[in-house]
Amino acid sequence: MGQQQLNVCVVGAGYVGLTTGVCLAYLGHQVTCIDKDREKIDMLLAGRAPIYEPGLEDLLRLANARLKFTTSPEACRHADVIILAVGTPPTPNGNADLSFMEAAAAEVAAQLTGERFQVIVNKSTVPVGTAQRVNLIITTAIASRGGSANFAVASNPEFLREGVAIHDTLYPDRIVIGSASNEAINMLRVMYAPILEQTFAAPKVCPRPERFDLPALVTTDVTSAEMIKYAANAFLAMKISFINEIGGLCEKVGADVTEVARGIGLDKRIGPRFLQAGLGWGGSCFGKDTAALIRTAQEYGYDMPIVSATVSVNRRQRLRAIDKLQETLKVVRGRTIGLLGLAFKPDTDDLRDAPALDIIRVLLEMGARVKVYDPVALENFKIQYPNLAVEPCKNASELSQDCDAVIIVTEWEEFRHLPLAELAEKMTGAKVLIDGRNIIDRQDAEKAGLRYVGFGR
Ligand SMILES: NC(=O)C1=CN([C@@H]2O[C@H](COP(=O)(O)OP(=O)(O)OC[C@H]3O[C@@H](n4cnc5c(N)ncnc54)[C@H](O)[C@@H]3O)[C@@H](O)[C@H]2O)C=CC1
Ligand SMILES: O=C(O)[C@H]1O[C@H](OP(=O)(O)OP(=O)(O)OC[C@H]2O[C@@H](n3ccc(=O)[nH]c3=O)[C@H](O)[C@@H]2O)[C@H](O)[C@@H](O)[C@@H]1O
Repeated sequence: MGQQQLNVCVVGAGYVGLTTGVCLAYLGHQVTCIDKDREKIDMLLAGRAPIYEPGLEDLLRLANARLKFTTSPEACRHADVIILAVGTPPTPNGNADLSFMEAAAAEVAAQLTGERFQVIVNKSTVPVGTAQRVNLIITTAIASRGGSANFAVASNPEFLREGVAIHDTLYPDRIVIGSASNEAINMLRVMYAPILEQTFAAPKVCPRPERFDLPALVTTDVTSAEMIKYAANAFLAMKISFINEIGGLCEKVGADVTEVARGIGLDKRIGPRFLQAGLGWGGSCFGKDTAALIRTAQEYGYDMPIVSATVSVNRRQRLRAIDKLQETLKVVRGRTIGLLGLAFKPDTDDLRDAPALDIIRVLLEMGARVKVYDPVALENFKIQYPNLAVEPCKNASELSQDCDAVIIVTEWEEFRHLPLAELAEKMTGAKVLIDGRNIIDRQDAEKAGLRYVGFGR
């Protein structure tokens, strides 16, 4: 490929670490993915991906010759670049829990020999100051064993979305690298060269988009890089909360929020993406990262009313599904309600902070009978939430049997093509279809005999 091949270790083989590792191997680097979870590593050694991410297993196969999987951090000893991609879950007060990050940094530090220059990259989403903290952990560990330090830390936040993670990794809008070390920045520039210059042959599982500009490389200081990640997620979450707030008013005045979103999104200053109104955002990051941003601001005695409102509008939005049930069914207790979709978004099996979970809990508290179906996340759901007394179904048709109302919670592609007449036939009472993602045509639903309720229209 004419590119310089680096030896890369990725610590943490989750949604981000595994995708990054597999893509970097596909691009020509020698990659070792390290995870402390034996089960994950065993699956990967057997050629299977421990998460549902379209295209990932195919790419795993394609890059197999340059990929290694292990539970031992020892491979870091010979790495040019060590990428930290461990989880940073929220603590109860909103702070990011950095214990995995700190433990990983210490494990890596134990492997650094000082014989070659090595770059330690923070890819996890971490509050400002974390790169410095990682630097301190490693420096202290090396000093305490009398070793010599020959490394630099860089912040390289990740912007991929689950479900399209490979696309976002191979064809990003930009790559952000924050570091005080030019040597580190140059090393990462080499690592990302195939992406920055798009010199690789696009894999069949993830073709290059027809219209695609070369990604921008943003090099900056570490603190700004750390802030860029939080600001990006807070802005995207705000965009969704904004359109949902507008949607609430659209319902009152008789406008259609999908038309409004189209009308404003064509203004290039606003842009059409992340303006889909509905049940609001979920997932492992928007909630966690807005909370961490507010928490950081609090530590400085600084108010962030826009970010706070983004969160509270989103909380209210999920419960709008319950309001709509009450408005249409009047009494919810004793009714049968079906949820189409459990994952926080389509094309993933991830249930972290999924709107479906809140809706299920409230419905059960209200005394409803709850049926659920998800094309991919059902198995995860059964394992992770064995105490939620819902009835799992095999498909939308089975789910609709005897339902007073069905709520579309996740915009899975197959829900865009629901057999509406069949659903109506099987449902009972008011036969309400609550379209939590605005993916069904009202007229089609009404023609099939359903009472259609959208969001913001
Ligand atoms: N999931 C997403 O779409 C995105 C996540 N992020 C950020 O990336 C980070 C990772 O997120 P995910 O990949 O979703 O997490 P994840 O929970 O899927 O994966 C983290 C992995 O790290 C492993 N791990 C923890 N400590 C370890 C250690 N000391 N040594 C080896 N392995 C260790 C865990 O076993 C787990 O497999 C988080 O900070 C998150 O905010 C950023 C962009 C996108
Ligand atoms: O830091 C992260 O973890 C990632 O968080 C989000 O990615 P992700 O959570 O995987 O998925 P999104 O596509 O952003 O969707 C998030 C939620 O917003 C909802 N959403 C999205 C778009 C929209 O217009 N309306 C809307 O309600 C989705 O249904 C989903 O629940 C960001 O988009 C990524 O850039 C970022 O890297």
